[in-house]
Amino acid sequence: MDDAVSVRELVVDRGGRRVLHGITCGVPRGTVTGLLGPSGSGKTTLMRAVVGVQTVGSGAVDVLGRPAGSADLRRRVGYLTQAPSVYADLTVRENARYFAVLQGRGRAEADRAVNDVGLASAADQLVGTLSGGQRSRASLACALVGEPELVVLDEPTVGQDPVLRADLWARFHAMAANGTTLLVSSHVMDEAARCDRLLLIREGRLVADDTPAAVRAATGTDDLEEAFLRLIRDAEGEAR
Ligand SMILES: Nc1ncnc2c1ncn2[C@@H]1O[C@H](COP(=O)(O)OP(=O)(O)OP(=O)(O)O)[C@@H](O)[C@H]1O
Repeated sequence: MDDAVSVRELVVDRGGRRVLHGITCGVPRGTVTGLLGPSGSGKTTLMRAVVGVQTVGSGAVDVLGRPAGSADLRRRVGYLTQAPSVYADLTVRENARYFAVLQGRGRAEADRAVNDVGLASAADQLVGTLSGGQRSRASLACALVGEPELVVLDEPTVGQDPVLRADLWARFHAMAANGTTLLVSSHVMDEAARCDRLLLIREGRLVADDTPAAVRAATGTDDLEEAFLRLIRDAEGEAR
């Protein structure tokens, strides 16, 4: 399958400590690929390397056929960081319109992005007065407004209620069906089942790169949380 993201032997040190230990993986085009792992396992660091803002020790990351961070990828890659990156003193709509202009888009696209994240009724509210979950969705609207080919989302569903979470995952799959590639991190294992493919990471090492069905089959359990634990035990057994 054609990969939108190709990571080879990626090594990253942060704060004098190795946090990614030679990761090799791919993100196929037009899929929702989940990046799952415990807190501190290296998910954000890997995403930062994909969007080209992380200094890497060695290895290579190619994105849409170009080295990660290339100037011409700027409008082709959308990135949602964990901390909402929107202006508190602008309304949701004003934020979306501002980011739309930066991406060469117009008002219609901005309003659509706001609707798509379920914020139509709060469109004219100042971001500074939103709840945490709403603010995070406002930030998501701004990451999606340019309709990038690759969307990298760091824990986009944290703080959302179950109905909104389901809506957002449906939205991600609709985008993938239109050819967008999505790399979505989560440390909630029940979200793993919603992904087309899974990258399971632990302590900076890849534990699995497969479909949820293949992960279940390989570990002999339908429960992806239990499957993850079994993969970790197997990996630790091999390391001994
Ligand atoms: N700026 C930094 N300086 C030093 N170490 C860092 C820095 N940022 C992250 N780290 C360390 O790198 C490791 C991986 O962090 P990372 O943020 O990639 O994990 P994560 O899987 O995204 O975690 P979470 O799910 O909690 O967001 C952690 O041990 C973390 O303490």
